[in-house]
Amino acid sequence: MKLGALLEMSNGDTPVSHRGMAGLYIDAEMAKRRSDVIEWLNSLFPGLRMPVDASEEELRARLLNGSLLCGILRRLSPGYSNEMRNDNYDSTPENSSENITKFVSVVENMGLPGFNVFDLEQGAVSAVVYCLWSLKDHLLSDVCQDGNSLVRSGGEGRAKPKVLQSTRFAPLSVVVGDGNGHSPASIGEQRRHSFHELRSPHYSQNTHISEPSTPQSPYGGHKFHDVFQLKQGHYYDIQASKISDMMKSNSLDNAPTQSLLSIMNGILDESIERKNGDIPQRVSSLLKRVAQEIERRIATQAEHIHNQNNLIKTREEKYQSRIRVLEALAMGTNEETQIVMEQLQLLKTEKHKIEEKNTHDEENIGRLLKEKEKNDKNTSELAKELETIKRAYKEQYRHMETKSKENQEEFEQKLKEVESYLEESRSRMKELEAISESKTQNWNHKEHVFQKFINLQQQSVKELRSSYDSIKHELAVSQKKWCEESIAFGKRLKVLTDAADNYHSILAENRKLFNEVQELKGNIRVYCRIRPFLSGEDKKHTTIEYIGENGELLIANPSKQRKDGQRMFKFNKVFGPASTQEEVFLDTQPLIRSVLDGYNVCILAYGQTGSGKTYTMSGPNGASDEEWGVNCRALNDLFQISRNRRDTYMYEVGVQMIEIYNEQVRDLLANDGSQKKYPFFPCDLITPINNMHPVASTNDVLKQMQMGNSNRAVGATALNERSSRSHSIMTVHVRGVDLKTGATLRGSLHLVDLAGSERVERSEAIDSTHFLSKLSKSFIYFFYAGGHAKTLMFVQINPEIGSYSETLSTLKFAERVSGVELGAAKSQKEGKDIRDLMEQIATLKDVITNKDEEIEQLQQLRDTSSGYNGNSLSHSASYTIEHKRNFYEERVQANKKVALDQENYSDQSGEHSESGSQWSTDGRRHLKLQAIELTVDPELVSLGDADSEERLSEISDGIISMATETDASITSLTDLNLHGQVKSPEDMKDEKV
Ligand SMILES: Nc1ncnc2c1ncn2[C@@H]1O[C@H](COP(=O)(O)OP(=O)(O)OP(=O)(O)O)[C@@H](O)[C@H]1O
Repeated sequence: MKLGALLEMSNGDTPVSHRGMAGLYIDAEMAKRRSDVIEWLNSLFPGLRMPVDASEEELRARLLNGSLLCGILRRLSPGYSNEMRNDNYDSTPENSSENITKFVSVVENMGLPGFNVFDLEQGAVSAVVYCLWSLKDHLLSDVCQDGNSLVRSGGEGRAKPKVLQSTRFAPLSVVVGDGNGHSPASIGEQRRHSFHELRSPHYSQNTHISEPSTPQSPYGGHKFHDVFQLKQGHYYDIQASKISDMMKSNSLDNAPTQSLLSIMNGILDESIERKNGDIPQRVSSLLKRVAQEIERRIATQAEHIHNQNNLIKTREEKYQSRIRVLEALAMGTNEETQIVMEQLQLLKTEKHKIEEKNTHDEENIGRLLKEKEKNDKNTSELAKELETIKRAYKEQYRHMETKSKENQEEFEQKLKEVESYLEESRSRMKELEAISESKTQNWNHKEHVFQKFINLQQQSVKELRSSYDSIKHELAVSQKKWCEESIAFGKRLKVLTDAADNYHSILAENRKLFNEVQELKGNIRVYCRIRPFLSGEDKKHTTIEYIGENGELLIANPSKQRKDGQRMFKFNKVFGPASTQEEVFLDTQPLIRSVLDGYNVCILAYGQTGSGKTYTMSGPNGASDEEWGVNCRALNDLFQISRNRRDTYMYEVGVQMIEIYNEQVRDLLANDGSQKKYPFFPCDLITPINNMHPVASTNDVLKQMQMGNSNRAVGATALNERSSRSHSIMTVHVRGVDLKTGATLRGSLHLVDLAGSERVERSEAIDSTHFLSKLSKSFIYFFYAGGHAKTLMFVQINPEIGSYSETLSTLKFAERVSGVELGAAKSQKEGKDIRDLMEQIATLKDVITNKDEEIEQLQQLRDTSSGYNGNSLSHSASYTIEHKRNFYEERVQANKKVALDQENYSDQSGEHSESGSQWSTDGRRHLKLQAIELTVDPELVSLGDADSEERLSEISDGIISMATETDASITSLTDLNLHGQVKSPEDMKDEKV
């Protein structure tokens, strides 16, 4: 009892074995409790047969698998058996701990001390023993109390408190009946309620509260409230259903006890008041129910008080045992001291073990801490490393991601390209397939055609073979025939060759005949052309009265009577205003052929300003083919005929262009721009200018002409004045070589642009003699050339009345020039002779006047150029000089012959010389002119040879003697004229008009 008291003093709730000094007593107490527990277990499980004094370890061994504990729980609640894993005592280790845990949980739910599973497995068994002991004690005392309670509560079951409804405990199987006919189950139920009401901490708390504070159900509360609020005498009136509802609900359970008592009192009072003593069934049920509730509450209160008493008793016992322990300690017996010391020693040993264990644990802890630190360090390093790797991986990931994106884009781009390429390839493939298909078809078709063709060819070959044989035969026949024909052709060819040999002689004959025809037409031809009225001119009045088909022209003087004012002229031809350029050129065309046959041709136009000279010679500005003038047409013909004759003659063509102004000559095509002038002598067509420019076409000639005209303008000091008084001559020289005989022909075409006639007259031609001596000095040059050349003059007429006097004088002059008179041919010849003589007189007078001076000049020239080197002359100059030398040589020889036969001179047709010129019939006159030519030709003189000098003195003598003779002739002619034996042409014309 002392040990138990000690145990209770140390700790009434937890059986701890380490309690210092009181351990010894505790162990004793624990041993007692262990034996009590074993005894209780043996009673619960008869087959267990465990020794009562079994040690803690033996007990641990029996309880360790949890089967016994499981059995206890089944005893507590059969329903719980399903939750327990094993019902055998030999439970498996897998579920033993689970069963133990469940058991502890149930016990603790009962408000009893539990234990840890560790306690049962390795730790102190005393905790387990104490738990079982408490359970046993609790159950045994509960059985006793329940028995009492049940007896007090009567047979009917009570409504269980709500706080216990979730409890799963079942009544112990050892429970006995209550003796009032209640079934064990209902008793068990009641006991269970009772048990929990007494043991549950929740219940313990609730039981101190005798009355519920508030109704737990609004419905129940309401019902109860209604009943409670009833006034006396009304309980009998409450409907049965309402009472039934109220009783079914738990409103009575939650109602305050005072209220229940009030209801009960009210019912009883009402019953008393009614005095009949009969209480309605429903009210009595209510009354009964209220009474039961009150009874239950009283019983609960009683139990609570009983428990309180027990607690107080237990505490009292505790305190008693503590007092006893303290008394025992105070008494201090040796035996107990020794026991205590032993216990203490055991405790020390145990403490030492525990301390060792603690030290060992601490060492382990230190080691573990170090390991932990090390591990932490490793962990941090690893974390860092991991972080670094992570970062690197992230970087790499980003890089890979970027690269992947780029690759993706590139891939997509390439994919697109490939797709487009694929698409293109497909379309291309389709195209190619289509082409291939069409080509295949084409080839098939071609093959078919080719096959057909081969068949045809084979057929043809067969035919050709047969043809070949027949042709071969025909060829043999033809060859024979051809041989025969060749022989015949050879004979004919011989005839043709003979004919060709005669061709040249025929050509020469033809040329001679053609020339004779031209001569018959006259070597000086004068054509008159009347230009049409221009816009703005008075077309109603004209000076032209009549134009005959044979060259007759009748003009009228507007200021005189009809007959008096008229004058008739006769020319080779008169072209009216309507004549075209082509018509005008038609008569000129044959003369061009003469140029190529080796004759000199001179074409010139004469007339007042604005009369159409330029129009006739050159055509208007920007002329079309139809408007081309004589110049262009003549040149075109010249080159055309030369081309036509290329098989028989080879022609070379060159041009010269000179200006005659104020009796001086200037080269208009001088390349060096020199303004050198030479004295002018109207004698022959040979000019003192040696500058020859080769040309090959009309255009070349026109270009040269253009250049000459521009030089003419540039050289002018007073252009208008000069152009009105100067004449320009474009000479086209032609040299033709007969390809067969090698004979040479030389011809020339002079295209002359004369100054306006009226200006010359106004300035110089005051009287006719002076006019002839001055004006015709230039013209003589051209007209005299008529002796050697064929001269063609266009007399241009302006039909306006205002130009009558100009027209008249122009026509008069032209008439004189043409030598065509209306009278007899003889007189024409006489007139011509007189005119020739007068011309000669005029010319020679001038020549003689300047002779001495010129001879003097020539002498000087010869002296200064005696050392002159002829090799330095230009090619063209040497050509000209050589040409002239030959030319003059021939002429001198001819003149010598003429001189010997002076007295018997007659017209000599003369052989066609190399120069192509026809010699004049007047030997003396010719001689004089040759002398002049030699005198004025500085190049010839400059040669300075002895022959030239001899000839020069010879000719000079001749000139002087001829001049004397000419003077004598003039005198005699003048005398003749004065005596009326010979009339001048002027007088003859006037007489006729
Ligand atoms: N036969 C013609 N048909 C039509 N118009 C013409 C004819 N003859 C001359 N004319 C015109 O008359 C004008 C004068 O002619 P042109 O210039 O040829 O005269 P010209 O005698 O050369 O004058 P100048 O002496 O002043 O140079 C020009 O406008 C020219 O076109």
